[in-house]
Amino acid sequence: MEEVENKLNDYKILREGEAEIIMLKKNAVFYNPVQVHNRDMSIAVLRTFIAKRKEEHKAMMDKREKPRNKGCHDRSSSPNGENGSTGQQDEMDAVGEKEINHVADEVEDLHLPKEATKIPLWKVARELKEPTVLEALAASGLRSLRYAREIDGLGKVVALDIDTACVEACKRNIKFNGSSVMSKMEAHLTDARVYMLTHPKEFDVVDIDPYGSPSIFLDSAVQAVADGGLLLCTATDMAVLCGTNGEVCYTKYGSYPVKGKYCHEMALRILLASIESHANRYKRYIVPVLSVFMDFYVRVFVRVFTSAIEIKKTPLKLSYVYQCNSCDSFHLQCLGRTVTKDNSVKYAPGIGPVVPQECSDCGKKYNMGGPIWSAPIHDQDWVISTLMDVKSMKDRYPAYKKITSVLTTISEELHDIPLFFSLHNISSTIKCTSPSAVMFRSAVLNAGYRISSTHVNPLGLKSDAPWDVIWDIMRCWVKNHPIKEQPCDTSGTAILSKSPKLEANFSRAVAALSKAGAKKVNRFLPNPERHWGPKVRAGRKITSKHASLLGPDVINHVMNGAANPEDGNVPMPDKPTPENGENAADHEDEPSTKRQKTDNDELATEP
Ligand SMILES: C[S@@+](CC[C@H](N)C(=O)[O-])C[C@H]1O[C@@H](n2cnc3c(N)ncnc32)[C@H](O)[C@@H]1O
Ligand SMILES: [Zn+2]
Repeated sequence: MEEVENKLNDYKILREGEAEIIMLKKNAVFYNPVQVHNRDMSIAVLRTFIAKRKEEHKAMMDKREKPRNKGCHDRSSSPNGENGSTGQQDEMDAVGEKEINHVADEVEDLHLPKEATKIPLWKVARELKEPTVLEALAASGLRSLRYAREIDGLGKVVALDIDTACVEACKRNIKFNGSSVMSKMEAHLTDARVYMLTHPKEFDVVDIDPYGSPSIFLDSAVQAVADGGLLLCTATDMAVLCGTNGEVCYTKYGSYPVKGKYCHEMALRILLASIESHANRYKRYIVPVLSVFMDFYVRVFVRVFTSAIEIKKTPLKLSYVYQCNSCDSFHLQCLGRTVTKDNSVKYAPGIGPVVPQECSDCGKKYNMGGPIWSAPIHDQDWVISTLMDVKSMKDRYPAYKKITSVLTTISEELHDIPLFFSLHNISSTIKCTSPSAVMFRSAVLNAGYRISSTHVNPLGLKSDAPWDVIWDIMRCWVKNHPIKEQPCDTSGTAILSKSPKLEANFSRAVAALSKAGAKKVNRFLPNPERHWGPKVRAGRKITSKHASLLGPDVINHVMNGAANPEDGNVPMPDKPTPENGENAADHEDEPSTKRQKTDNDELATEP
């Protein structure tokens, strides 16, 4: 009896959302509580996916029924009635009607996202099956359990892990969550890559949430997603994606990062470019619906389609980045271009370089990065639908505040502008007091350009204004807010040595106050908990070896037995930066009085 009790003492029950898991108190199976943001966001997007999929299917079916309604023949008399037909029978029916030859014409006038129309009508089964989910790297299964319990209209959920303890825990957790979960969820001990390769196009949803980099799973993951399905992918190797190890990033993702304030957005775009590259190998391509940088990781939600024609357009969605190594200016060069000849469209390599050898603003050299995904990283319709849906069921999201703040900020981003700059950084470059965000935004708007915030950084600004306009605005600002004389070899001095061609107008433009500022809504919340961040692998003993990953403070903390003794997971130390805690809206109206960057300061932020 005592033995049983001792055994029970080894376990604890954890609840997140509507799911419960039994955890061994020692660090046997991975669990990171702050990833509730990640799981909540995923649930929100999956709910949107289910709704959109239904809408798309209905529109396709309406379209397919149309010719018949016009009097071809009465389909309802078919022995395979509306509910009884199989996808295969549907295909044969439809092919018989020669619809296959007219797919392109037929779908043209459907009010559907362009991509959904790429699926031939004859391939669309009349009965829409509930979407199936594959969580390839499931650990305790918590994420899958939440999907199975909380998302209505979901089909089978398959959870995989390569680790025996994880799969045992997952199976235990399935039982623990009762019959509704047991009837739709299963767990398998396997290498996810092998499983995905042997189940091509079989899952409507594939979720990849690895330790660190997802790079080794991408090739098999893009093949396991059904046409029009959704791939959800996390990467927590931010140091790699943000440029600490450029060469490692290239080997994992096929792109070079550059150090810039925008590095976390660049991380998203490198990951998207890499997924697209894997997809292209199988005549497939991606359409991002939401891409987020949250807490300490990036997470992308992309749909996967197949089309030999569409994949030729991939180079139009990719760009190299030229980042000046001294000032803030950066430029994008698209990999491809469209050539139209005799009514036919072809795709050719881009013409470059788009920049001279020396930065046209300060005269220094450029670093080159990419290729990155430079097409939109979100679908505004999905973002708004997801946000509205989340707001309509507040109680069902433990991380409601976090995910609504992120989605709201994303909904306000300029979706067609890759990357961003920081007002504080450009002020630092020329060693001036920063204009207030409202004043600067007004000057950009008054000059005839667009400007928005970004969810990635509370101080970031996205704009279609070219760099000479941005610098002209700052030159005009400095005229009225003179600075101390600077050494003649700095990039700031070079920029200010030119006269502005534009007379900046700082008078307040109506649209200048960001919506966050106007509504006084928090867009950037403080860190989720005191010691937060990625956790080390389950089962690993924390030793001084981990100092470079976790920092010496944390190691000392653990060695003294103080860190998170319950589950053995060790958190990252807090980095109190404006990026992770400060609400930019609070400061929009105030010119900065902070000391600006010195010559020795780096342009880049730490990942
Ligand atoms: C970060 S954890 C997953 C966390 C989980 N998705 C969640 O939300 O709680 C990564 C998991 O991937 C598993 N894993 C690593 N390589 C794998 C592979 N090749 N196939 C299947 N699972 C693998 C590990 O055992 C680990 O449990
Ligand atoms: Zn420059």
